[in-house]
Amino acid sequence: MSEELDNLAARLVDGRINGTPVEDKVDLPRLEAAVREILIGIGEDPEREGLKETPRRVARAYAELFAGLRVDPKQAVKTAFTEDYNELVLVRDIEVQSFCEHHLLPFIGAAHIGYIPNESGQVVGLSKLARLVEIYSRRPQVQERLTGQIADQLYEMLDARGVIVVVECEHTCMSMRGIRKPGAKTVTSAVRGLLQSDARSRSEAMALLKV
Ligand SMILES: Nc1nc2c(ncn2[C@@H]2O[C@H](COP(=O)(O)OP(=O)(O)OP(=O)(O)O)[C@@H](O)[C@H]2O)c(=O)[nH]1
Ligand SMILES: [Zn+2]
Repeated sequence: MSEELDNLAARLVDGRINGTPVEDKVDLPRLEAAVREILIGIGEDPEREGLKETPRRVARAYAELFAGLRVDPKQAVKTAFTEDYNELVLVRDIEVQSFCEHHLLPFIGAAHIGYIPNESGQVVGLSKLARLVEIYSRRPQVQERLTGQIADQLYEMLDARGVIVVVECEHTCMSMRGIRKPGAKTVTSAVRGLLQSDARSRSEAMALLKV
């Protein structure tokens, strides 16, 4: 089981969760029918050679891109352990690839995560922080909720003294369409516990995160 969990992030990327293809868990025929309708809706011919296989491909791509909906974050990060360490732990520049739930267009950037372990030094393998990002990103999202969900889950899971999560992303729904402002970065932060209540600890964490 732990070996399976060790490879969870990789499987999310290659379309498999816990040994089960992601496609098995979603309604592929329904997705395919919907993509066909979209093609007709934009004035395309879904029967033309280049588009024939597109509904099938897009359905599978969606199953993979939204695989986080079918993963329980508690399962993915349950291997916490104790260390004689009670100071800040920070991981910067964890890649974020998510989808805004308003337009289903990608927003892409980075997450920076920090936490202060509790008195018994409960810590988690560093890769688990990236897994949390992956699981919550691969869902229809808004950046604020993504940021808060990562923070809440980590805070609860580790019974941490404090948690800080900063996410900075470019939203393609703002760059490719609509207001069309490429380069604009949205920055969101969520702080919990000591990092919320104590301004000094928070500024120390912010300085180390360089955000
Ligand atoms: N707060 C927040 N807003 C987001 C996020 N992703 C997309 N949006 C915004 O969601 C809003 C949806 O606005 P609507 O007016 O309902 O939709 P719209 O007419 O397509 O909006 P425009 O993008 O302004 O053309 C837009 O302002 C988007 O920029 C996000 O993660 N957080
Ligand atoms: Zn959007």
